[in-house]
Amino acid sequence: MEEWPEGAVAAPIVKIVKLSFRDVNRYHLVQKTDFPHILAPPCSKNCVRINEHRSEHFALRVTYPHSSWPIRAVDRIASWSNKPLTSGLVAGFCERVSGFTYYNAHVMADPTEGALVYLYSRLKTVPTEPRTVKLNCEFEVSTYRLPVQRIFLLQDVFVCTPISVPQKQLRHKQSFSYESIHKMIRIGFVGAGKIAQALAKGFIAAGLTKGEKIVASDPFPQTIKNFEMLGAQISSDNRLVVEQSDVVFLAIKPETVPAVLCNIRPHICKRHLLLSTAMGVSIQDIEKALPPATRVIRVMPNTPVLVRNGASVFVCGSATQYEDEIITRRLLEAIGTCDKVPELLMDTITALSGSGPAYVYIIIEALADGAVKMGLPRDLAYRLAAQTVVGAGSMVLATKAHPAQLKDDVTSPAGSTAEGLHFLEQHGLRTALIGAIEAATLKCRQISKETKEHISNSCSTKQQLCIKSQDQADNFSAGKRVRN
Ligand SMILES: NC(=O)C1=CN([C@@H]2O[C@H](COP(=O)(O)OP(=O)(O)OC[C@H]3O[C@@H](n4cnc5c(N)ncnc54)[C@H](O)[C@@H]3O)[C@@H](O)[C@H]2O)C=CC1
Ligand SMILES: O=C(O)[C@@H]1CCC=N1
Repeated sequence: MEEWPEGAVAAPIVKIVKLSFRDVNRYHLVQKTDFPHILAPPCSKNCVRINEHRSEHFALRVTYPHSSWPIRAVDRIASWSNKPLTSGLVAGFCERVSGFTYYNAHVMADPTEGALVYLYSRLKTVPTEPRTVKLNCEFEVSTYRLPVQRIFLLQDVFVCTPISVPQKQLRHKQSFSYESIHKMIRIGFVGAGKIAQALAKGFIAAGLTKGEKIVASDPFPQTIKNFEMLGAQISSDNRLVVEQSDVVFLAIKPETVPAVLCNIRPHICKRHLLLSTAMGVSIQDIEKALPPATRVIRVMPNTPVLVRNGASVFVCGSATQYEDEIITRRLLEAIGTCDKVPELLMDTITALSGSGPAYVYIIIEALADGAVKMGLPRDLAYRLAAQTVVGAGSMVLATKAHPAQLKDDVTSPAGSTAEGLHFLEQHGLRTALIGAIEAATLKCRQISKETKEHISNSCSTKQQLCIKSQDQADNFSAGKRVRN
């Protein structure tokens, strides 16, 4: 039997919040009560008892009067600051099995405490596999390392909680407020073009942020207007974005990167996490142009992040910590899939999933053109073609079958599909697609090489470049600023 740490004498104030599980990704708070059954510090014999009679999702609000033992009891895996954890939200699933109540519990610290995600650990060492610990004769607790892909889910508890509860019912209104999570991560975009807009709209749609909490910069008033329409704070001054955000997306073309990095460099500090979407620009090159130990992550999203169906990958920089990876996952998983990859794959990934939507749009358009040629109304043709691509992609992901097998399943002997396939093979569709990936990869590699040289040169003449860039930015600020 594992005990709470010795000296854990302070009784936590525990509140239970009952949750119902409405859909796959969202918890909604339906009821909140003071929970009279949780009575005593968990180190005592009257261990925490949850008097549940059926399986239920739940959240516990725990406030510890003393900060000393929670630090020992809670394994900190990520923190936004070094403040001690004195309160947290436990979210999990409570199950009643053969007379025992089991729950998987995780503690997330208050955003107001300055922390991001804490892993609940009643054990001194946290097992990676689920593990059940008997705390007393009636109650067992399973703890396990929070799978990264579920962090977003748990975060929803934070986000959803205050929405459905009358504010006056919340004793710790501030800690649970919808505002506080947004205060925690302020997202900025340097470059407000296509991918920045897709990401921002995806984050808003996912409930990760609100338009007003975003800040974006771009020298082109027409482009930045798209962010203004989201309610974001806009500017032509990249430095303002850096100053006002924690997570900064660098969403600019590779050739612009060296000058922009030079421009923002003096404003980058410890709190910043820089996520670069720039194709072909290596982490090493970005790091070289920024202050030592800047936390840089290179990401390659694609435009379907707009509809939360993106395919993104990321590479961690040399100064990033585990929490940076968690933040990145949390952001990107909210708007699609997200994989951590080795950097040497980035150019090919750029060619495949980064550029891929463009190839698929051509395929959809061409399929529809063919159908229109044969008499289908155009809107129906686009809809059917697009849904066919969505459906075929879903089949590959869901069945994990080889694409050739799935193709064979469609192709009836002496049927129409076989005729269509024969035509595609005669006209080299496969070769064309393979060639497209190769060509796009090679282009990325070429840009990568050019950017490396550019950054090397600009680093050696950093002083001059910075002055020039600063002057340009000042000119923008003075003459062309859209709004601050
Ligand atoms: N569009 C896409 O699907 C994807 C693009 N990317 C990468 O993201 C980056 C941006 O791509 P897009 O959004 O497509 O390009 P874009 O051309 O739409 O956006 C780039 C923006 O940067 C702005 N800009 C130029 N100079 C600037 C400066 N000094 N400071 C701040 N902003 C400046 C431009 O006005 C423009 O609005 C590129 O490196 C691209 O390779 C990565 C993944 C997907
Ligand atoms: O065409 C480009 O440069 C970027 C890279 C991935 C998608 N668009």
